[in-house]
Amino acid sequence: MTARLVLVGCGHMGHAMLTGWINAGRIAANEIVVVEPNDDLRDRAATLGCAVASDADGLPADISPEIVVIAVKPQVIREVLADYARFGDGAATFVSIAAGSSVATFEGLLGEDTPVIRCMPNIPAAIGKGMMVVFANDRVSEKARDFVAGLLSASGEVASIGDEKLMDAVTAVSGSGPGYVFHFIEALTAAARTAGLPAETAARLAVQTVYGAAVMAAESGEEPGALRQQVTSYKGTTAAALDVLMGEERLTRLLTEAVEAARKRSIELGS
Ligand SMILES: NC(=O)C1=CN([C@@H]2O[C@H](COP(=O)(O)OP(=O)(O)OC[C@H]3O[C@@H](n4cnc5c(N)ncnc54)[C@H](OP(=O)(O)O)[C@@H]3O)[C@@H](O)[C@H]2O)C=CC1
Ligand SMILES: O=C(O)[C@@H]1CCC=N1
Repeated sequence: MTARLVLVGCGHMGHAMLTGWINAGRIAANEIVVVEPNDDLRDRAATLGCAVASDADGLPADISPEIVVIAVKPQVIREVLADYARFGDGAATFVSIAAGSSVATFEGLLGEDTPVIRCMPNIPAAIGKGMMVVFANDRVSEKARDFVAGLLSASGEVASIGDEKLMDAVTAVSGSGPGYVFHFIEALTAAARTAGLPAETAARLAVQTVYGAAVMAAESGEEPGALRQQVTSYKGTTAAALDVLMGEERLTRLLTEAVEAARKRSIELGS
């Protein structure tokens, strides 16, 4: 089978997306070559049925992929791209999921005729519930765009954005966001323990509450504020707690500060 796609980096996010593509049947495993230096992670990709290599030198000499997905840390992008320059200037479409790294960085290192799709996914992609936001340069063909859109939609929802500068905000909200929600679950679990619940019950109540509320917010068609009001009885328990969270817009201000810190870090990573 001809290799259509090279995945460079198969850590947390690369593997999450890879499994989504294969499980949804959007591409056959034997059409993918995974380049990953870590032995265990490379073996994990091989178990899915992909061809694997530990570095770019291990790729077949005659390989001509349609898509090269870059899923390494932003800190190593420049040195990694040097190894894939032969696929630049239009030979393949590059898809980057790296935080901060701009399309211009790719064009600068691979040639300005290189089709580049910048994508910010998030980790629920591993279970098909991700949020993927894309920005593409005008070199990307309709065929490549459709192929990539098909791959990404296997991992969850896909949205596109017209202003690349907003990718830093996207990264700070949906890219990093699952980390904030996981921490919220940890914090609610800790609070439940303090309130006297046994550890297992505390953890179960926290996860199921976030899960149920998130599904309801996504599927009920009602605004989160309206749903909040349905929970909040007049002078009841929820009102007492929300006075703490919403008084002086405490939680909103905290999240605004957190998102801004992530956005600034995304800009730093890209410079
Ligand atoms: N984790 C997440 O939730 C999200 C991550 N991202 C982005 O995804 C990218 C990857 O992040 P994440 O998966 O968390 O990181 P990981 O460290 O888990 O995965 C990156 C993998 O790339 C490997 N690698 C390093 N150099 C090379 C190379 N030259 N060729 C091939 N593979 C190489 C690393 O190996 P080694 O460790 O041995 O160096 C590592 O296994 C980042 O750019 C990040 O910004 C975007 C959205 C969400
Ligand atoms: O923490 C990070 O930098 C990456 C990008 C978004 C989520 N994880």
